[in-house]
Amino acid sequence: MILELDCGNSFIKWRVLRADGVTTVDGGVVSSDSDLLVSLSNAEKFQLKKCRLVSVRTPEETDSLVASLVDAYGVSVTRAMPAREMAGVKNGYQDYERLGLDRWLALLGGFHLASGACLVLDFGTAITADFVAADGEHLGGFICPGMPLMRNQLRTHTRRIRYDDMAAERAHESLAPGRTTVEAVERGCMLMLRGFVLTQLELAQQYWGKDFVVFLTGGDANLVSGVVPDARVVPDLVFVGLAMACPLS
Ligand SMILES: Nc1ncnc2c1ncn2[C@@H]1O[C@H](COP(=O)(O)OP(=O)(O)O)[C@@H](O)[C@H]1O
Ligand SMILES: CC(C)(COP(=O)(O)O)[C@@H](O)C(=O)NCCC(=O)O
Ligand SMILES: [K+]
Repeated sequence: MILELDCGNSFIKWRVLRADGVTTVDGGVVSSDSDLLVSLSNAEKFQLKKCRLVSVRTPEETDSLVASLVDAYGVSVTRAMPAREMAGVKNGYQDYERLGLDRWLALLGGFHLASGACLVLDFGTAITADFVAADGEHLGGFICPGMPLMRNQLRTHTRRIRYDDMAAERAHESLAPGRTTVEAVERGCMLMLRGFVLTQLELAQQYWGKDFVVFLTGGDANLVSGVVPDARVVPDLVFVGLAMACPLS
């Protein structure tokens, strides 16, 4: 079977596919290399042969994870690499190697699924937007802090903003002006997130009219799915691109 990994800044998303590369057998989200090894510890039953991965971590961190996987399972590991052009998509960065590999794979996957112009919005540690035109030209994108970063910056850099996760969850019952600190902060950050999304939609409409597909992916995609009812929520969009960038054998 095949192990697939998407190593983000906060979490490692993993899944195991049958050798056909189509059927998912198991998967999950873990916060460290050691938790991944624990999750895979019953992996004997998976009989892992191959692994493909994408990482936006440092080369040292990724090398260390790869070494543990080779050591534990003897898998052969293929890593997604930067490319100027792939599957009809042209990387839009001045320096193509600088575009985050998770963004690159998500937009490869998006363009493939849309068969046309698309806007890919990824809600992870950072929030990213990427624009791909119908001819496969990647126009570039935007990066801003994700929800956990926004709230943690306020909690860290102010003296009177302090609240716990339970209170934060309750604050999201509505988007009315907050009457407590937790409501004011949580709803304020949520409105920034929604405002960002709506601005991206406006820009895509300016470029392409109605002729484009919006993809939402990343751990916090559900926070905004209500603002873009026509969007396609594809939690495994990075894996769609990973399969394209790292085909089997
Ligand atoms: N099962 C889960 N485990 C961890 N985080 C989750 C899970 N489901 C949703 N999330 C949310 O996803 C966010 C992280 O998104 P993710 O796309 O994994 O980020 P990254 O790729 O930067 O590591 C977290 O801030 C959290 O709010
Ligand atoms: C923008 C990102 C931090 C997003 O990472 P994530 O939130 O998925 O962990 C990552 O794609 C990255 O490190 N990119 C390199 C910089 C760039 O894309 O311009
Ligand atoms: K990500």
